[in-house]
Amino acid sequence: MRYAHEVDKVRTAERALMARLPEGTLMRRAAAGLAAVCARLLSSGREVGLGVYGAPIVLLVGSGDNGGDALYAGAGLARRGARVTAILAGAKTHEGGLAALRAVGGRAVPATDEAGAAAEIDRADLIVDGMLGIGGRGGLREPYASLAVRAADSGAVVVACDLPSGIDASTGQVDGPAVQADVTVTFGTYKPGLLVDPGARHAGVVELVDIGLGPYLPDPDVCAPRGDDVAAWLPRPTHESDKYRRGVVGVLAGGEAFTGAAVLAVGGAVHGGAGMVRFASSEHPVELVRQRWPEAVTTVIGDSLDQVGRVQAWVAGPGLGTDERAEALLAQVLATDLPVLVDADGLTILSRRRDLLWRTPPTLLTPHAGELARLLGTDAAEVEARRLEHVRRAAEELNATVLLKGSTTVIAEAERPVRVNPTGTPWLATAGTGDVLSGLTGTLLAGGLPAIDAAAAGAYLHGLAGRLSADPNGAGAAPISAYDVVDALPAAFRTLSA
Ligand SMILES: NC(=O)C1=CN([C@@H]2O[C@H](COP(=O)(O)OP(=O)(O)OC[C@H]3O[C@@H](n4cnc5c(N)ncnc54)[C@H](O)[C@@H]3O)[C@@H](O)[C@H]2O)[C@@H](O)CC1
Ligand SMILES: [K+]
Repeated sequence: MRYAHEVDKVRTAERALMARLPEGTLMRRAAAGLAAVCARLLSSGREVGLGVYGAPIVLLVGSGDNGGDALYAGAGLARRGARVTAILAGAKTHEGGLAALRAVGGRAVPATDEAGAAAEIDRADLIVDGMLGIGGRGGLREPYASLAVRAADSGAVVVACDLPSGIDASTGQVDGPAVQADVTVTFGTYKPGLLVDPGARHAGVVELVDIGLGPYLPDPDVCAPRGDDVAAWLPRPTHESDKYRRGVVGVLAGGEAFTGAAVLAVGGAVHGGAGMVRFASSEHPVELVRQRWPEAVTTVIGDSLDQVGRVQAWVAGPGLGTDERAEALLAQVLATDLPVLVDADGLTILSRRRDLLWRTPPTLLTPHAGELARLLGTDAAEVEARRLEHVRRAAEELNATVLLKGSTTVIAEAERPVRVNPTGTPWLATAGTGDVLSGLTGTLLAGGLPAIDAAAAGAYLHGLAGRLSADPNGAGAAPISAYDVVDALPAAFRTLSA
């Protein structure tokens, strides 16, 4: 698990640690870690290949301690023979850091010398972004904004110090231009903005440098599971397993108007490892599901689920429609004492029937930004801009575990750290993939996983299956269909048992 803390918690922990250490120790630790990553990138061949000696390096230096880190790291690289130039962009500059850089032959150019600064940036092999760290607030002011754009256009490897300047450390919000990093070297703990889009898209590969903060940090605000976490949550069939022990999932999906969603949701459930899938719908979708998934047990229903048989969790909503009958069926599912995942049309019904959510057993909602906006009475652009805030609010107000789909999928449950999904690909943004996710995740609920683990594991496997189907051998990506994602689920599971 990668753990992330918001700015106020990082600052409190840093103060506690700093009180026990000689002055400047933390900055030296941070700078040493940053310099080591830069040296590795310069020497790795794949990135730049010329080594540290003689390499032209530019430091973009702001007025705070983030600039101090960059200057001390630059001094370390200059000591190893790099040609280091600091572009001083703040109203003031960290004095100790600047003196250290100058003492080993590094140069400094004021950002007000625009032509000089631009020429240095264009010549650089590697640029260290030390403009803003956790002290950054709001959009980048000048000259930072222009420097961020110039760095992005330069072709140099860009390494962000602590976080890319222009992204909000605690939320990942980006307001205007921001540094686009190839690598971010972050100190002490991850920051939520490095894991959640749009910030995460600016961070590149994130490397954590241990500065000794661990014992002083409280519980994380956000965490991102890794493959081994997901593997540990997944139920594994044993010799004693039968279909009931592995989990029977009920899927209430599809109607006369929409049939594809039902076929895809059942596909996600079948390949998600269900002991048995019970599919309940009207005649036409039942016929199609039977043809494509003969292993599913189907029931043609009218207004009641009484004939469906025993299940251990329900998936309700994909293609279900939003009329009175759909509402009555959803109400029956939510009146059971079983875990229920609600998606798609089910969510539309809930936005006018929030009372259905006042239940005790686990409820998992899987909206995209538009659906969540409707549930919360706001608009989708607001949700997209502040995903963490909205998913947390939804979990609290709706009495449910909430998985917000999107470029980074985030999952919230009251009083727990938000889980951020690290897998996925932009190619997954295609019709029907959400139905696959709900079938898969509902199956994990039926297998006995707590809602938050089912959601995190479902999102992880779904994102991985998307990647594997879009780019199966790393030779380049191609468009995928939702069916491809269903087909790639076994391969995604296999990566976890390797
Ligand atoms: N506190 C500590 O113990 C440690 C801090 N470290 C570094 O210190 C950083 C935090 O340093 P600071 O608190 O000095 O903060 P920053 O260096 O992030 O920046 C603060 C300065 O930026 C200005 N600023 C804020 N938003 C701006 C915007 N949108 N456009 C232009 N200017 C803006 C502020 O007026 C302030 O002068 C961390 O990110 C990390 O890099 C590390 O050295 C590790 C130890
Ligand atoms: K930075």
